[in-house]
Amino acid sequence: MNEVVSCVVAATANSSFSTSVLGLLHFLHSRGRSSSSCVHTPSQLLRDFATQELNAFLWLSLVAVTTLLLIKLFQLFGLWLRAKTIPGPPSPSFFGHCKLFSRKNSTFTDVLSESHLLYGPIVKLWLGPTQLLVSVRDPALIQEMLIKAEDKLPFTGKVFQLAFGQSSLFSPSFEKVQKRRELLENELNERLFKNDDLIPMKVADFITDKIENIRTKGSIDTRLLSQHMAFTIMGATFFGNGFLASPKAAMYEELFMMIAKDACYWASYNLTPIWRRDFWSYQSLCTKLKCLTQDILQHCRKGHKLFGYTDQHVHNASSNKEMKLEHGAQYCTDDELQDYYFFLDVKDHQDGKEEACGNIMRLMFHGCQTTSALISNVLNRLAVHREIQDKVYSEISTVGRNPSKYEHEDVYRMPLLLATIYESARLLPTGPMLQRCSLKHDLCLATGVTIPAGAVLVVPVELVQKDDSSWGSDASDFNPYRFLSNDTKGSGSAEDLSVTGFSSFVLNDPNENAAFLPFGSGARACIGQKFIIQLVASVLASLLKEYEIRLNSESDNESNTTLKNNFLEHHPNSQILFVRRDQ
Ligand code: HEM
Repeated sequence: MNEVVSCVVAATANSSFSTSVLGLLHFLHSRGRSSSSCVHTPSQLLRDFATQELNAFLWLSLVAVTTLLLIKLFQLFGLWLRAKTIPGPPSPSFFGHCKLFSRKNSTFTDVLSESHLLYGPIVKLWLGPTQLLVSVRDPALIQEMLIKAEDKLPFTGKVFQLAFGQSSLFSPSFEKVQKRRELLENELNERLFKNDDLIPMKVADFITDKIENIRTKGSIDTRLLSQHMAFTIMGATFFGNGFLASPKAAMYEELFMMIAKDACYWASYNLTPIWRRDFWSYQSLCTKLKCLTQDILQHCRKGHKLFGYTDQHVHNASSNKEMKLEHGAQYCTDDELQDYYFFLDVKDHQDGKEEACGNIMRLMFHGCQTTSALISNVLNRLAVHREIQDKVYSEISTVGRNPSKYEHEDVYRMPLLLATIYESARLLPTGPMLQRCSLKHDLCLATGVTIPAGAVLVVPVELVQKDDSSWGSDASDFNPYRFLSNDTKGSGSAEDLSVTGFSSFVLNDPNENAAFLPFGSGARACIGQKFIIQLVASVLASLLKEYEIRLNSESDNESNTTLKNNFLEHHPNSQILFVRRDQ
């Protein structure tokens, strides 16, 4: 027997099964020695060996699972213990406060508002036995928390990933998004200060044409118009001015809106619902959208390369950065080509292309949703507050008579228009919550409160932005002047504006108030704030110069309630009329 053992050991020494074979041989060997008196058939020996191995495996698994469960249990106790120091209503059951959130006619914000009233600026609520939610309402604490908590909930990434694929932006982990954030921010800032960026003008012309076509038929639905305006702004931003003339733009918009409408619903499934037929239809729409995005990107790039080639042959490229073709289309040199690709550093790599596409689609999605909500909000406010609209108009026409050297700078001389946009965003933020979490570490706030790692942190933006203690007794009223202060150099009169071309008001930086959060704050704040405010203001200035916006008296200024990221949101939706000023 010993010879057989050494022989087989030598033969199997290099094989990947050597360990188990050795085990088997050791077993046979010991059996042979210990029970030389009993006769064992080889199959019996093998069966005994298999039983022993299985038992060992089962024991090991049991130990591993028990250890894992014990670790989880300790973590849970740790979470409960550390959460004890945070004030909040006592948990009514093992399942926490979930029932509160499913109360009829009460939104998430209502529940948080009640809890803050009773328990102070930091409140904890249990969303289940393992899910802790901490809401922060005090502006100073919010600022501290938003700087310290750099991660977002894994849920955020999922919503987008299912529809638009891989992207390095909007990932829950700050480490993963940091580099991309910086790149995008630089690109946007460069654009912002570029003197020859024609996007606002082109978009405004495009929108004016559209409005001219439909306004004669009657009133216009603000939600649809704003959606279209936002999509046009985003399309021109990411694909270039050529996008506006693209025959595929209309199809792209329709497909995009269809997917955007359902994205949150499908992402709300914990398990991808592959058993549902309509899920597959949704997935095929997403694939179509991805192909169309790549197609449009390709088309823009080809167009620019072609024009760049012509440029080299006809003119000196360095002296002719931008030209107009005979039929009015604009083309750019390679330098300017960069403007149309926010993710140029990855453009020639296959994965990079995928990622660039994912990033563009996600930014389009985010930008369209937020920008359309903001535009619709501002249009409604202007239609309702005609006296403010008149003052904004006189500001625009005065600046128009005395334009800046660079057109994009004109909006900075329209403080009332900018203040109107900020005030609209304050009263109706595009999302009711900001959310964060610290995935790895506990979060120690200056007040001594420690928020355990993994807890969901939320800021009820709507409550904070309408809080009397931060905004005064008229916190719920529409008052753009709260963002303005009187310019001491001017007399403050209306004539001052028309004579000097400068408003007697100065816009205060809205972000100086820690309770102003429509674009978030801290490490994960929106990087598109400055860029989009300038674009929206420029486009609105062009529209208001041509048209007076009136509320259609027959329309009932209905509020449109939508479910977004599991939160109910209210957006005003009304029918407005565009009346030409020269009529
Ligand atoms: C009216 C328009 C917009 C609004 C109201 C808005 C609002 C927001 C908000 C509230 C956040 C989350 C901030 C936080 O949690 O602290 C955010 C994130 C972000 N926004 Fe915007 N946004 C707008 C437009 C844009 C545009 C035009 C871009 C880019 C072109 C953009 C890029 C981003 C990015 C990349 C993030 C994610 C930051 C991160 O997770 O690290 N946003 N935005």
